[in-house]
Amino acid sequence: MRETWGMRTAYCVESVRGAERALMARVPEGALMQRAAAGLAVACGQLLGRVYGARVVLLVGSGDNGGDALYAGARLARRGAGVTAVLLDPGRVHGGGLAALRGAGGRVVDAVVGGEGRSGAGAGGGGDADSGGAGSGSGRGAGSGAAGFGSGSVGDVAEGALAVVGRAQLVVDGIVGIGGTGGLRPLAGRLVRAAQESGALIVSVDLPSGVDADTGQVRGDAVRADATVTFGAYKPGLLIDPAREHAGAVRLVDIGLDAELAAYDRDLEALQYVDVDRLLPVPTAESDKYRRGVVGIVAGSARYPGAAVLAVAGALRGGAGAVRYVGPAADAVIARFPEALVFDGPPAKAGRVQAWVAGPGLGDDAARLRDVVDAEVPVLIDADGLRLVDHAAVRARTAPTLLTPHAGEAAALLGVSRAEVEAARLDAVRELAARYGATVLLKGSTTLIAAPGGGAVRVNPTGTSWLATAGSGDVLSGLAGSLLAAGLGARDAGSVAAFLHGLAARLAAEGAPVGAQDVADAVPLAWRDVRG
Ligand SMILES: NC(=O)C1=CN([C@@H]2O[C@H](COP(=O)(O)OP(=O)(O)OC[C@H]3O[C@@H](n4cnc5c(N)ncnc54)[C@H](OP(=O)(O)O)[C@@H]3O)[C@@H](O)[C@H]2O)[C@@H](O)CC1
Ligand SMILES: [K+]
Repeated sequence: MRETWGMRTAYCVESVRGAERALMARVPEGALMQRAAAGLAVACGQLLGRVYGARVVLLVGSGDNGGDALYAGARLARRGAGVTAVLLDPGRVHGGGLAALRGAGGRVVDAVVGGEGRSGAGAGGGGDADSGGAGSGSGRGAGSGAAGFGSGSVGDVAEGALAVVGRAQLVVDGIVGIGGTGGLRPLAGRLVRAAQESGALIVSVDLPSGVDADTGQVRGDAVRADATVTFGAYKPGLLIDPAREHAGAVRLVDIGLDAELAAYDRDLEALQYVDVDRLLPVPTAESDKYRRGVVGIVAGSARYPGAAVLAVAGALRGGAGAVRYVGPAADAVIARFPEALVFDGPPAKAGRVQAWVAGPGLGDDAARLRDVVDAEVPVLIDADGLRLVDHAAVRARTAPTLLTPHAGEAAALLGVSRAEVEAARLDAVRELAARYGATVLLKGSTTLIAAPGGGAVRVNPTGTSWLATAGSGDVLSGLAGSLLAAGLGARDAGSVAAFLHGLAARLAAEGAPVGAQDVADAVPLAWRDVRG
């Protein structure tokens, strides 16, 4: 299915570069960079409100990312902004961009000591800089800036550069884009810290410098932007934490890459309202409760009866026609939800279901879990179920399986630390799906859903920190199980459930803390919001 659903998609750097090469062959040289710079300048103007007289500083690295910043800076300078480019690597700056900025009256300073004099701009005066030619590095001691940047020595950051950054209203981060590896290097780090401390608005070009475009990992210092203007396509790092948090508000500028990108596999996709609307199961005139699906819930224990109640609460809002609870917390479930069917025996004897959910608050009831894993209907396994489950039995299943670990549970399944999972969520969810032959929903600040056969990983756009509340995962598993029973595939059931769950939490919270029960109660509100 192509982009027809308003689905937000992200492509890895290799695909973006491939599409870019194909497009470049068809358009005049430099056209793509001009499109990028034009979109960037518009976004900067909107953030500033008033461009004329605004103090704008460009942090310019050695590649085309810096080129984008310079051309956008030239556009802002022509609209009356006072624009100063701080060159991190004066010997390797984008020549055309630098010439354009100078031609528009922009100023230039070098980021390292010794560069200020050469650039002739200093930090103070309003005059144009003229250091004698774009990217020539003329008359400099063997490009000490480049050496300083590349080698990681920072002792000699120019005070003038720090001073202009300190006085900026808007800092444009053109340090590095999709050509980057690792965190910010020390010189860039110093300047970015100064920008961060100055209180200026920070706009990142294409990506916040220092984050990993393909994985969302942040391996050192990275820019924290108020906004990121990205070109041609979202990159996975813009949608996945921890990198996503660095990006601020993300704006996509169309540079005409879509037709070329169609030849590439998407790496990520984020369902939007319209996508979820089309996936929600709706009863038809012929639907009775059995046709709408029965979801079985194996959850709760003497110690954790509440998990059963919350999973059932989620399941009742997920579109299944009936919820069958199997376990020792039947009294608690019935007291809260008289409409639930209850049974305190083995799941295999509980009657027909179209999907099972097993695990929330289950304690050590491995026998019931085994029954569920052996069933030939879709099965969702969560919480204690993930701890108890026989891995080989999961891999041997032929009906769809949906595993819903949080980072800690994912770490245990993978045999790595929780911190490793949190730092590299995309790798972790893909690896789990491949290893267990199951669809995996990795919960967290950016919930990800990966299918076992590979393909685009789904990222949930509605997540909210209000969901970090005890029992909210139980509600999610009931909700997703209910959608499975209603006939959705595992990837769709997981992504629709995550979408509704996050939206429900936002609607329930409205800025105040909420409990898991409130989230479950707000699922119908979320459902109506999507439908409306
Ligand atoms: N694709 C498209 O369609 C379009 C792309 N466009 C733009 O081009 C950008 C890509 O440009 P690019 O290829 O020149 O790479 P870019 O990101 O500027 O990095 C260059 C240099 O940075 C360095 N470096 C590496 N890591 C670093 C670090 N951690 N910290 C500091 N420096 C680091 C490294 O140099 P090194 O010192 O390692 O030799 C590397 O050579 C893209 O993001 C977008 O903005 C648009 O104009 C139009 C359409
Ligand atoms: K950048």
